[in-house]
Amino acid sequence: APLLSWQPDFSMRQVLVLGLKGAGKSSVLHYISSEAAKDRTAPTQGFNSVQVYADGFQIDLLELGGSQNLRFYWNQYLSQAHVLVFVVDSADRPHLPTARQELHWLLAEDPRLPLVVLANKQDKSDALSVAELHRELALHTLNGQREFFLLPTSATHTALATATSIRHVKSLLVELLSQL
Ligand SMILES: Nc1nc2c(ncn2[C@@H]2O[C@H](COP(=O)(O)OP(=O)(O)OP(=O)(O)O)[C@@H](O)[C@H]2O)c(=O)[nH]1
Ligand SMILES: [Mg+2]
Repeated sequence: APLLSWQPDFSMRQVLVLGLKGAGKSSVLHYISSEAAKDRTAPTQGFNSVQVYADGFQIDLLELGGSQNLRFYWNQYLSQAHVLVFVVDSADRPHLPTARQELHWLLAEDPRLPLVVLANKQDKSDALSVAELHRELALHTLNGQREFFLLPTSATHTALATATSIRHVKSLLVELLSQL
């Protein structure tokens, strides 16, 4: 029999991590994959991927950089994704309309892809609440076919021990992906 060099890996789960530049995608991924301290992240050129293992399967988290020239390519990665994580800087009011526009552009491409919106930077004093972000991002317009979660997060070292900890994000992803 011919040797097959390609085998589908059914134990692999893909999470696509998008959001405007500076929203905190790399920081969130860093804390999901290792709980060690990290003081700085550089803007992502192209993409950044991390792998975590949970409950017998591998989760591959793929971040695409959020600068305008890279956003053009975002939708090409949707078809491989099992979950879309969209990270928002909750304190960056001027860019919320752009974040809303980009998010809804992605959602229009795939009406069923489960969505996890992270209301990040909740540690900032001027951060919008989850309820305010729900409104600003027009999340009430989502259709009922899609599993949807909106979580407050803070991807800082000190926040790791608090209720807004991104640890909850990992548990949620494991739960969502284990249903597949
Ligand atoms: N205060 C605060 N700062 C954060 C938080 N998350 C990220 N940051 C900071 O925000 C800046 C941008 O974070 P990144 O994780 O690089 O953002 P990104 O979304 O990956 O950005 P690009 O790769 O350029 O698209 C960094 O200085 C982070 O330290 C947070 O929850 N709270
Ligand atoms: Mg990044």
